[in-house]
Amino acid sequence: MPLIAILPGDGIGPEVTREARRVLERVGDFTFEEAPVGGAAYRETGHPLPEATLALARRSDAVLFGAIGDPEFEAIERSLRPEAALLGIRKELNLFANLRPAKLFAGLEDASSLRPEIARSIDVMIVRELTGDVYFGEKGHRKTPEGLREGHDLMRYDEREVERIARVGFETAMRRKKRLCSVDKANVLETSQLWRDVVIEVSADYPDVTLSHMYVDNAAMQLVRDPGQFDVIVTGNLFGDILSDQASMCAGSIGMLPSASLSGEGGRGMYEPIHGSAPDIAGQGKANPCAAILSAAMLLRYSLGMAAEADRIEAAVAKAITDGARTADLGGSLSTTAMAEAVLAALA
Ligand SMILES: NC(=O)C1=CN([C@@H]2O[C@H](COP(=O)(O)OP(=O)(O)OC[C@H]3O[C@@H](n4cnc5c(N)ncnc54)[C@H](O)[C@@H]3O)[C@@H](O)[C@H]2O)C=CC1
Ligand SMILES: CC(C)CC(=O)C(=O)O
Ligand SMILES: [Mg+2]
Repeated sequence: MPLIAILPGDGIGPEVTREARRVLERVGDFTFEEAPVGGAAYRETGHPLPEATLALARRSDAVLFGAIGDPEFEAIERSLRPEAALLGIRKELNLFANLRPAKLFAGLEDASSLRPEIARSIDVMIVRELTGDVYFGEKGHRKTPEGLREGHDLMRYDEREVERIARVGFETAMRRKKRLCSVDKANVLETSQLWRDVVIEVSADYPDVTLSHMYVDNAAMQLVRDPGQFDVIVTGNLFGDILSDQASMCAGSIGMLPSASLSGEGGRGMYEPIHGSAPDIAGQGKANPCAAILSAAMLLRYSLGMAAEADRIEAAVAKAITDGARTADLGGSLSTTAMAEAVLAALA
């Protein structure tokens, strides 16, 4: 029986993974093991990513991750903060490819920040590099010669890192509408110039894919002007992080966007909503569980080869929404559990 590791984390993480687990239990037979991560793990063990949690992630068939982050730990040493656990697990498992689909579910036009006719056009897969860039470069604080405090974070990619994520971008485009837009800031950044050069080199292996390039500032604008122009976006860690949160509001809510983080080694993967621990609503039963439920569907599709069950879950979320189920972020009043129950009821 497949082993699914559940790492609930902090804030709304446990609230949404609980509901995603119920949906998984309905569609198949799995063994689940849970382990603490983030602030919850720090409280229990003194470290945000305990060895036992990492070991569970390694030996499981797939990981379902909630969210980490807790204002209580914002001032402690960075390597012990909840966020270090998430970056650490991505790096340790070599999960360099983060797939973030943003699509509007019919009925959510009113929840989108865009006009309905524009909102309806969004159907983009953001392929975000996840183990490099400025998040993992050398960082620190120092004093300038004039004695001023200075912070620095090194943005860097090597050509192998760019090539492998570019290939994921092209392969993803081959399975969709064969349009890939590489987003960078090559007019200013050397890191981006290398990115663009390597993406162009890799494109020679994918003559059927139409490749375009866009600067990230323009991409942010185009995402709200005409999101339908995008099929697949491939971009670095920082730009992908920001653009995917933005895309979520084109599609109705950050509570709707799932993700898959893949290593390309067998079926290994970690699945998580794109949102964080949402301290402002944590513990109130208000969180939308759909992003976590849809992440569970991606887990079935990408790690367990259960595409039919993944389709069933996605169809159930779509039906629950067309039947009118809405949490507060979507303009409704259902609790986290009631929303999940609407999805369970819609499961064929
Ligand atoms: N993957 C992860 O675990 C991530 C962790 N974080 C961490 O989470 C903490 C909070 O960060 P924020 O910037 O506030 O981002 P956030 O994504 O946690 O919340 C942003 C806003 O979206 C709302 N929201 C998020 N998920 C929702 C859901 N499922 N249903 C309804 N509303 C939802 C929140 O209530 C909040 O108003 C920080 O400690 C941050 O470092 C942030 C992003 C991702
Ligand atoms: C700790 C952050 C890098 C998490 C985040 O914002 C994300 O992965 O979307
Ligand atoms: Mg983010």
